[in-house]
Amino acid sequence: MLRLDNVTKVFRTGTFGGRTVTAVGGVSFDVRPGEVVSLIGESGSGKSTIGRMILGLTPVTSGFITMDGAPVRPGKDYYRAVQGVFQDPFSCYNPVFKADRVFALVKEGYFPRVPAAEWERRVEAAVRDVRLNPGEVLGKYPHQLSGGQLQRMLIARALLLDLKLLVADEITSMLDASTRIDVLNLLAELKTCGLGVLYVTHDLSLGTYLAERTVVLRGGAVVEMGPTDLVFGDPRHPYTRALLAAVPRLNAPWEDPAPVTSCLCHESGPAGGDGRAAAGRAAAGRMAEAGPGHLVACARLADCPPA
Ligand SMILES: Nc1ncnc2c1ncn2[C@@H]1O[C@H](COP(=O)(O)OP(=O)(O)OP(=O)(O)O)[C@@H](O)[C@H]1O
Repeated sequence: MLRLDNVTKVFRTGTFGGRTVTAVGGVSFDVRPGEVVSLIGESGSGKSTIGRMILGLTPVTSGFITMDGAPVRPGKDYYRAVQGVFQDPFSCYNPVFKADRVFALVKEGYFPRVPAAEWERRVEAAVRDVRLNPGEVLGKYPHQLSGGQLQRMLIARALLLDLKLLVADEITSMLDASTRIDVLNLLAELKTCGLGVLYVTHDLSLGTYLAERTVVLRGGAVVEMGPTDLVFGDPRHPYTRALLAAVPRLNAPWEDPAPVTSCLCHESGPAGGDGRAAAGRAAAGRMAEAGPGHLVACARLADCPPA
């Protein structure tokens, strides 16, 4: 469904645009229907830039992003199928208007000919789909609703379209713990209806909660990706191990991550290769295959040959 192929984004910075920042470098992954893929990385790793490129809000410098085989073309047809929900729900509402205006704007833009009564029925159904009570949220101003209610209304707005992919960028980071779980469970429910979700987060525990597959980003490049249980059950890259070790655990002392002693990308790494590396590397470009669909970038050990 959604495919990123060697996608790179270079920003020009500095007073006269004389300097550049490579926010994303050569990233490839896909999101299939009915699947949640979590995109995990620390601040500045390029997660939001990837989300914005998928949403057509930031142009790609090189590489390709396709949705069902067609390149991203920002416009009504594309946004019927691909929508984004972001971290701060309050910033998506105009405080002067009632919050349900977001639904009226969808009608104006996409369904102008749908009769008012039918539209009201659709809105109420979408609001119920996100487990809100229409009587409690419709007709209210943003300040009269909680962050969780506003966030769910934005998801309901997306559901009014013929949505195939939702880019959810840190959508739970401003919510309290119980509301966060509610929103995550909602995403888990939506994927059973065939919706693909790219779940962007810096929080490993949230990513692992609902994602079938995980992509770990560092400095704009993918260091490890694959089925979530393999990436986090058997992490092969030092960075993934460090991220995992940094997750606080109740009553457990912090421990250094287990060291990585061999690099799958380089058969002649310190502890030698495991024989699968060459075939895996050939199959996956610059990454080596550690297991079925589990790809790992160069571990950058002291004696790794330059990538
Ligand atoms: N418009 C821009 N112009 C110049 N540099 C940018 C621009 N947008 C992002 N960057 C840079 O690109 C890099 C990646 O930024 P991005 O916002 O994608 O990271 P992120 O992983 O989403 O971080 P966070 O979790 O803090 O939101 C950063 O170094 C950032 O400073």
